[in-house]
Amino acid sequence: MLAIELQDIVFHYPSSPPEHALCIPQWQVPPGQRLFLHGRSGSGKTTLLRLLTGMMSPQQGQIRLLGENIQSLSPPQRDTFRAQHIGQISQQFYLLPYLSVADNIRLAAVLAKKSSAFLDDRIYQLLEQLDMPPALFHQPAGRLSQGQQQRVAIARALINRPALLFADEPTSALDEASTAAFIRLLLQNLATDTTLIMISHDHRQASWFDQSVALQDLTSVSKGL
Ligand SMILES: Nc1ncnc2c1ncn2[C@@H]1O[C@H](COP(=O)(O)OP(=O)(O)OP(=O)(O)O)[C@@H](O)[C@H]1O
Repeated sequence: MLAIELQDIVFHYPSSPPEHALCIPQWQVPPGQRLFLHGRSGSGKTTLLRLLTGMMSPQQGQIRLLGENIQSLSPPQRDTFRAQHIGQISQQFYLLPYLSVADNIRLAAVLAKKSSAFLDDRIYQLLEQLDMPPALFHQPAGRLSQGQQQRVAIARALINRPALLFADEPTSALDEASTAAFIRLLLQNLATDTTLIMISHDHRQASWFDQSVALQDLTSVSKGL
């Protein structure tokens, strides 16, 4: 079963003319692939991730994730699918600042209905693997440094062992050393069957990944978004 399968996708924002569309005739990503997605600014990389997470739907075409046609799911079913199968990391961490580190991660498991008796153990184990000092586990997330918050965001994205992990420019605010540390941490803590798509402008990162894909190579000739 493929992790991601796109067929005859046409998408344009309602506020834009239909001739300015993101058109992807076909794209298949096998499970466990670590893929680096790049492309010029404004070419539609974030838009593609919004389609893949079911946050937006294409006007035409089919998106299958893990064999499931996500457009055929009702909005609540899509929310559940997203919570259970998709992890996301973005430039902003979107942690709840007044909740503790552990509770920020726990919330992702509860929302995905993956809460279990072993949840706390797994949270602590993940945080330890990410080199988070145990003294911080019960501190409010808002009191952590940027680098520490980033680790919490990775742990939160991984807690449900998602089959799909989408990272949108997570390193854009980091220096070179922190970027390398971030990618190393992420790849080391990923389950072997997790499919990762990471967007970045920085081509130097491509060598860390199984495959590097330019968005313009996926799209058919059109005026673009
Ligand atoms: N909510 C929206 N409504 C209308 N147009 C939008 C919206 N979001 C993005 N766009 C437009 O769609 C195009 C693609 O945007 P998108 O954010 O997907 O590009 P990107 O490749 O991720 O860019 P960057 O590398 O600069 O982050 C841009 O022209 C942008 O102006």
